[in-house]
Amino acid sequence: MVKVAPSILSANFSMLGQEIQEVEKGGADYIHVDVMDGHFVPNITIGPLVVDAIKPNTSLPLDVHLMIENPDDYIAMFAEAGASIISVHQEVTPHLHRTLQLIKENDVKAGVVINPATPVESILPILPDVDLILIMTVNPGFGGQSFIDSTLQKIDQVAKWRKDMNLSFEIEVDGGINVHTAKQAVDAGADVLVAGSAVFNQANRHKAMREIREAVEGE
Ligand SMILES: O=C(CO)[C@H](O)[C@H](O)COP(=O)(O)O
Ligand SMILES: [Fe+2]
Repeated sequence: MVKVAPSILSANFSMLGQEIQEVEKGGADYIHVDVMDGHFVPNITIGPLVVDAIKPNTSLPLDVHLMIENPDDYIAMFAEAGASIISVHQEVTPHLHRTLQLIKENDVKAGVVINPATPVESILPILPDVDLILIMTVNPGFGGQSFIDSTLQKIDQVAKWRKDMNLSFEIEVDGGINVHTAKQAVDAGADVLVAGSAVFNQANRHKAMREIREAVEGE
């Protein structure tokens, strides 16, 4: 079963609790939380305080995507605030094994993210150590961008490695996901679909999520 993870980046920040409850009622599997520091990416969003504030509003896992430099310095804070999964970017994490270990020591599932221009081979050595691989299908920093088609090959490659190595981590995709690109990503091997604008920019969020699920039905 493919999972849908609405990204609150496109939600109404003045009523985040209600926005999250609405997508939970509509069948969301994870709540995707985009943390941006204005250094690694050219945008600033939210920190542990907001994660802590939204935690009581949902029983769904909080899937925290850290787009920040020096992630090791903040992992304990996000874990304490209620993150269920913490994913760090390969591009800013020189000691990935150590960082993944740190995430797990905080009793949180550990993920690694790669940008569209990052070679997929760079994550091969750490595949046995992750709970999730997040393949960025846009350049991180903003919602509402267009899906980059060349990322499909990377999804396919990671899915092949997972099978060959008999591993069970999830393959998540993030950026530009809509009814068309969701199907392409799932066909390539994705099993968690992050969707921001395709859910929160629609008047009927339940219908938007249903349509994404229908597009990948039977996968
Ligand atoms: O990590 C992200 C951006 O860096 C977001 O999760 C992503 O862009 C979601 O937005 P959309 O579905 O509108 O592309
Ligand atoms: Fe994200």
